[in-house]
Amino acid sequence: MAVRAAVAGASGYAGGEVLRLLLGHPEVEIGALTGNSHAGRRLGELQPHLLPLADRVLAETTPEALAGHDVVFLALPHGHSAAVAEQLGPDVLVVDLGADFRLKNPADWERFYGSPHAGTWPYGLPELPGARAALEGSKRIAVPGCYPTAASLALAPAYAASLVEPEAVIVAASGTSGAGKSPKPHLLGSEVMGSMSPYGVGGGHRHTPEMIQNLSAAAGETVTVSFTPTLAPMPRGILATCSAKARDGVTADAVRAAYAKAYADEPFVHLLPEGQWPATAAVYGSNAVQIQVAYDPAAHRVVAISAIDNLTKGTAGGAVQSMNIALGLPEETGLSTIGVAP
Ligand SMILES: NC(=O)C1=CN([C@@H]2O[C@H](COP(=O)(O)OP(=O)(O)OC[C@H]3O[C@@H](n4cnc5c(N)ncnc54)[C@H](OP(=O)(O)O)[C@@H]3O)[C@@H](O)[C@H]2O)C=CC1
Ligand SMILES: CC(=O)N[C@@H](CCC(=O)OP(=O)(O)O)C(=O)O
Repeated sequence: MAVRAAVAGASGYAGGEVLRLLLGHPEVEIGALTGNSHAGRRLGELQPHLLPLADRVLAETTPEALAGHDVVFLALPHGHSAAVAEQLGPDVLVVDLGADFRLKNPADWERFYGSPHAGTWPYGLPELPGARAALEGSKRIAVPGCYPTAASLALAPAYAASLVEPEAVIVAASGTSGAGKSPKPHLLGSEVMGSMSPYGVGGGHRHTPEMIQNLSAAAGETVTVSFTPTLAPMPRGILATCSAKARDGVTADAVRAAYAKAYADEPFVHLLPEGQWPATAAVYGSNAVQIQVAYDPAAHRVVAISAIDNLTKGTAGGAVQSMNIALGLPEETGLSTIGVAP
């Protein structure tokens, strides 16, 4: 019998990407689609690329509209998921694409999001140590942020193998869809085209505590993170350049071996052959993660670079992958590692 899935926030970028993937998922039947300011509108007006759903009309995001589904994806702004989730009942699989249930430490949540902490759910980044087991059979999933997905997958093997000191420097460029679909002055085409610019510099970005949480868990000790996000003139993609000081005695061969071992059996994470570097264009629209790692002997640092599509592996693809695990379906169902080129 088909898995019946609803998507709240179907008019947004993340909800739209969930729907694009679910349309190709053989086990899923798409049920209710809800919105907020666009409730009552045809999906075809808002997401013209989702042709098979063009005549579906968005409902208001209410418990009644979302009732009667096996899975509910919440692609809502931060702070809106808890109130919806608590109306859905313990037997429904709720997959939250927002940040509300990602962090374990309530103080981190309050500092970066400025509201009371709603709780912590199993974390939807299956490639991290222990994460897959926590997702199996779970009825609640917190999908990671897009930058933490890219940065954590780039550096976790180095920490898990004790190759680097507990201080990481992460500089990541993101496409503009990461900021969502609602209009923002700094995202006007004339501001973004032909320019790159940093934001959230100096520890201010809300993804910093999520990266610290993931890398500290991999390291078994607290890792400090200096994170600088930058906005790149492209619609999708994240390129994360991550480095950490190597521990004494670390060699290039040891670094390569640790990454090869960590990702040998992962269907979506590809450690590239030596000399080949990750590129956002290669993972466009796919759930793949490209990773390359190098040891810089002069600076005595390990440098790991990852590329993802922020909307696919960074959001909706990670959500569908985690849903598959929670439901006991083959993890790759409905997900592609094939990019779009050029
Ligand atoms: N974009 C990305 O790369 C990533 C996004 N995410 C997360 O996914 C979630 C959605 O982000 P994104 O799609 O980018 O944002 P968008 O702004 O593109 O979409 C937001 C969606 O939420 C709906 N919405 C807005 N306000 C409310 C409300 N008060 N109650 C119910 N629904 C509401 C909107 O409906 P309407 O349009 O009808 O008003 C729209 O469908 C966020 O939590 C975001 O952090 C996570 C990782 C990456
Ligand atoms: C380019 C851009 O603006 N990106 C977003 C991150 C998107 C993401 O992962 O979001 P959530 O944590 O909101 O789910 C930002 O920096 O706020």
